[in-house]
This record gives sequence, structure tokens and C-alpha cells, in this order.
Amino acid sequence: VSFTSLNKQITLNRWVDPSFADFPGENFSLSGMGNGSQVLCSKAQPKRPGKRKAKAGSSDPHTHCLLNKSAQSDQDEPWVDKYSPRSQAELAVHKKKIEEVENWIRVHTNTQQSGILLLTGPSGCGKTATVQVLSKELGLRVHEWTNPTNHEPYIYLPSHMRIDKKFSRFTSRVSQFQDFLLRANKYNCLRMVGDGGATDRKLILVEDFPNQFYRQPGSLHDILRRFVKTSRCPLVFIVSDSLRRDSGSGCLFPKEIQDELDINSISFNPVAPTTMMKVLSRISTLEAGKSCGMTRTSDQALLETLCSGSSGDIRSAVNSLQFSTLTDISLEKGLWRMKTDKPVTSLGRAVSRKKQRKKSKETKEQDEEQAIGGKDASLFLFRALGKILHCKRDDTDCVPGAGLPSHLSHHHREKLQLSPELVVERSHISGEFFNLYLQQNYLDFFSEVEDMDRASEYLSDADLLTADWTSRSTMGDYGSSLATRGLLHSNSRQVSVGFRPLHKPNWLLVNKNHRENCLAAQFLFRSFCLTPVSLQTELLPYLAKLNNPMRNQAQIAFIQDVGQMSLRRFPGRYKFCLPIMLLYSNVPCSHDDS
Ligand SMILES: Nc1ncnc2c1ncn2[C@@H]1O[C@H](COP(=O)(O)OP(=O)(O)OP(=O)(O)O)[C@@H](O)[C@H]1O
Repeated sequence: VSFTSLNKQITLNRWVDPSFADFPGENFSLSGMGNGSQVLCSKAQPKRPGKRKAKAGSSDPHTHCLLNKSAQSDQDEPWVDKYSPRSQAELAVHKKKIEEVENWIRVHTNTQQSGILLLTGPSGCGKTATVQVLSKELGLRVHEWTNPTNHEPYIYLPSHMRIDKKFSRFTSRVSQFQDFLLRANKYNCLRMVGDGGATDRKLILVEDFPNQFYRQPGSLHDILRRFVKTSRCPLVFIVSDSLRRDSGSGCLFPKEIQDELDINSISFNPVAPTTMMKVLSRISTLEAGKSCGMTRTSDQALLETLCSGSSGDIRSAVNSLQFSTLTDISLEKGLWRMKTDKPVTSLGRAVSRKKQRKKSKETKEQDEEQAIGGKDASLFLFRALGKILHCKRDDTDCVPGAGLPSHLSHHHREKLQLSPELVVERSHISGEFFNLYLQQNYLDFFSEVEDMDRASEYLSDADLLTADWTSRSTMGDYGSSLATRGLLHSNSRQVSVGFRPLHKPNWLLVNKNHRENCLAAQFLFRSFCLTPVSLQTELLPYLAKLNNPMRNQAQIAFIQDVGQMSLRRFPGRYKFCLPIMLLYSNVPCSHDDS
């Protein structure tokens, strides 16, 4: 029986030619690893292996070959598909989230009041898997939109030509999307032979958006406005969180649209490490049982590393597990193994649990040491700032001034525990923005005024490096390196300051005001034909001195606001000015210094 099912599987697998079917080396073992019988069998293999009958356990080389091939194809199947969850219980998603989605689907399929649901969350946290499982359990057909992959070019045609039938095959992705959505909403499914008692209840799923929507979200909103007027079935959008501001759910579904169209939103969290661990252990055990030595069992430490390296992305974790258990020669050699992992030996098993725990803790702390293929571990911005401002140093190397000449010994600092450049990189914001946040917040972490003075010089130098826009992209990294390292080095007496709230840079508000003022100045005083900066720094201060009744009310208000130096006091750092001035007034100084 098992052989028949193997044959069946092989036959099914032959529907799709392997990508390298025409590669001359296919008949030979890849990278020369196969044994002689495999090579022989591959060459002699008939086109339809399923037709040929053979007994299981036969010593016929062909049978052996089929078994090998089938096991190979089984091994090649991605585990994320092979072990995709079949029921709610198997989902690696928090029960409450599943319940929320289930309730929404139930409410919006059982009544005439259909609606739109937006699922957000990090990539690979099981949003799609949840919708698929629930739809299956609730007996709904899923109509999913995928961007068409035909290569027919889209040609823009003026409206009078578009009426012509011969041009009608050229349609934009957006209009194809609109057709899909409105038709899926309007018409029932075609009844096909073999459908049995399949229901007409359906759910529309959109995860793949036409690119145009990211440039012009308004066109999506117009389509949705039309959809909700006639909607008969629930529509679910899945948008994965993105570090880029212009491609996340905030761009496609801003708050106003969610309110206007009554879109419900459910946000998923990354998969919890304990749940992830359970899934990985289950898959690992099942595979080890099935493969009869073809795959390696994964030890606990490896599973833990995969969990921590995947940042809650179950797809990435399962893929990494599959690769890590392959017994390929190149992989055995250590290509896939963790950078710092030592080969597993029988001795390894004897390592005490305590040591393993310590090791896994160390692995977590040293962010750099991830399994290859692990997900890029990004740092939440405030955590990244904390890593610089509350910087930790190694106190093991405690010979003061080691390696420095005596006159420079005061520059000695203990070794940093982290690389500032790596921290900036993982914060996923530009070096310039990172510097702005440091500028806004560094004062609270300094105790010596001389240190503050030196730190502010480093920050100014960093600004200077990126002042010229022609070299900004090249110099940006140097700028952030100088700012972070300069700040860390100048803090000679770093003391633990405990919790300090971090603030966003005032610069952002100032810059926003500046841009708004430029636009307003250009609009209100366009007849003067001056640049926005000249208008604000030359014309408006002059007009503010005149008492000219010819100006309209908006212009007068603007002149009063922008044309005069504001004497308003701003909240913030000014409270520091007083102690600093007092301090300096006590310092004996030369005339020039004052
Ligand atoms: N226990 C499990 N729970 C959820 N998903 C699992 C589980 N085991 C394996 N998987 C697989 O993990 C993958 C999860 O990806 P899914 O598409 O659901 O994520 P997503 O949150 O929609 O992210 P994206 O937006 O990137 O697609 C699926 O391929 C699923 O088959």
C-alpha cells in the first residue's frame, strides 16, 4: 500500500517538471554525492513511473530508485506547506485573536450586513493561516485576489480610444482589481462538477495589492466606497507591518478611511516563543520519525536559537528548521550551522542543563550571533536609543590606559559591549534621524558639564558631515558613527541614571512649521515673486514694520506670526540654561573666554 501511495505521489509530482529537469547534470548525482545505484536508476527511469508495478521491499534497483526519489521529493517539500495548520488548535496564534477573527467572520457572513476586516501584524505571524483555517471550518469559499502575472503591457490610452473594442484587452491592474472585487461581491460561484454540497458562502481575501495603490491610496478608497454600497460578502485585507512608512497599513488604510467605511481592524502579535517552540518541536519530532535518518534531529539549543532568531515569524523559523536538519555534505561541513555553534558531539549531550541555559541566555544577549537564515532582528527605536544612552561596557579589561601612552591615558574607556553602528542599522531609521533623537535626549545622561561640552561638539561635527546634500548619502553612516561614538566617549563618568523618559526631537515640529510657513508665505505673497526663505527673512519683517491697511486679514495675521521675532517662551530645555550660566559665572576666565 505504501508503495502504491508513493507511486501516486511521484506521478502527481511529475505534473510539474522540476526546474532543473533539462540540466545535463540531473542524471548524475548533484554535486557528485549520490551513490552508484542512484545514478544508474536516474538514467534508466521511465517517464511514467506510476504505471510500473513493483513490490515494496523489492531489491530491484528501479524500486530502490523510486523510493529514493520519492523520499527526496518528500524532503524537498517545504515544511511550511507540509505542516500548515489544519485546525484552530494547530494554529500558532493566540486564542483570543482567533476568537476575534472568528466572531467577526460569523457576524458578517450570517447576516446581510457584510463588512471589511483589516488584519495587521508582522510578517509570518499566521494571519493568512488563521483566515484559511477559519474559512475551512466555517464552510466558506475563499476568493483571493493575486496580482496577475501576465506580461501584457499596460498602455495608457486616452479616453476616446478606450471605447474601441480592439483596445479593450489593455486594462490596468487597478481596474482589474476593481472588476474582481465588485464581481466577486455580486455573483455567486459557478457550480462545477464534483463540487458536491459546496456552499455559496464566500469570503474575499486580499493580501497582494496592485502597486498603484501605494502611490495613490485614494484609488483604493474609491473602489472600497463602491464596494461597501453593494457588499454582500465579507472582505478581508491582510497587510503586514512594514518598517517603511509608505507601505504599511497606515498608508493604505488611514484612520479616516477606517472610520468612514466602518473597517474593523485586528492586529496580530509576533508568535510567542513558547508557542513557536512547541510547533518546532512537533515538526522536528515528526520529521525525525519519518525520515529514518535522512534528516537530523534538532537539539533543544538549536530550536531555541531558531526561535529567538526568527523574531516571531513562524514561516522563517520553520524554513530555518528544515534547512538546518538537512544532512547534506555542504551543510554538514557547517555552512548552515550557527556562526558560533560548535559541532554536536556525544560529549555535547553531556553538557549540563545549566550550561545550556547560560549559553542560550548569552546567545540572546549577543544579538549578532544568530542562526544563519534567522530573521533580521530589528530594534525598536527607543530600545536602540537606550543601548547608546545607557551604554554598557565590559569591565573585564580593567587595566586603566592599557595600550595608550601616559599623556593620553585619560582617553581610556572600557570596551563597548555593542557596536554603535549595528545599533543604528537595526533601528531602521536614517543616521541623521538617529542623531536628532540623541541630540534631544543626551543631556539627561551626562553628569559633567565638560563632558556635555565635548559631546555637543561631536554632535555638531556629525551634523557638518551631512550638511552638503551631494555627499549626504555617503557621509550619513560616518555622521551617525561619529555622533554615537563621540557621545559614548565623551561621557567619562557614566553613572546609572535609572529610567529617563525619551522625547522625540523638537526639530521635527520646527521643520513641520517651517514647511507650512513656506507654503503659506508663497501662497499669500505670490505677487512678490520671491523665494519662501526671502519672503520670511526679508519681506515679512519689513512689512511687519509698516502699517499698511491694504493687506487682507490672512496676510496681516501671517505677518504678525512670522514677520516678528516671537518672544514666547518654549517649554523644554531652557530650565538647564540657568544652572549652566551660574556655573560658568563662577569659573575664573580670561576676557576672550567670556
Ligand atoms: N502552527 C502554525 N500556525 C500558523 N502557521 C503555521 C503553523 N505551522 C506552519 N505554519 C506556516 O507558517 C506560515 C505562516 O504564514 P502566514 O502567511 O499565515 O503569515 P502572515 O502573517 O499572513 O504573513 P505574510 O503577510 O508575510 O504572509 C504558513 O505558510 C503556514 O502554513
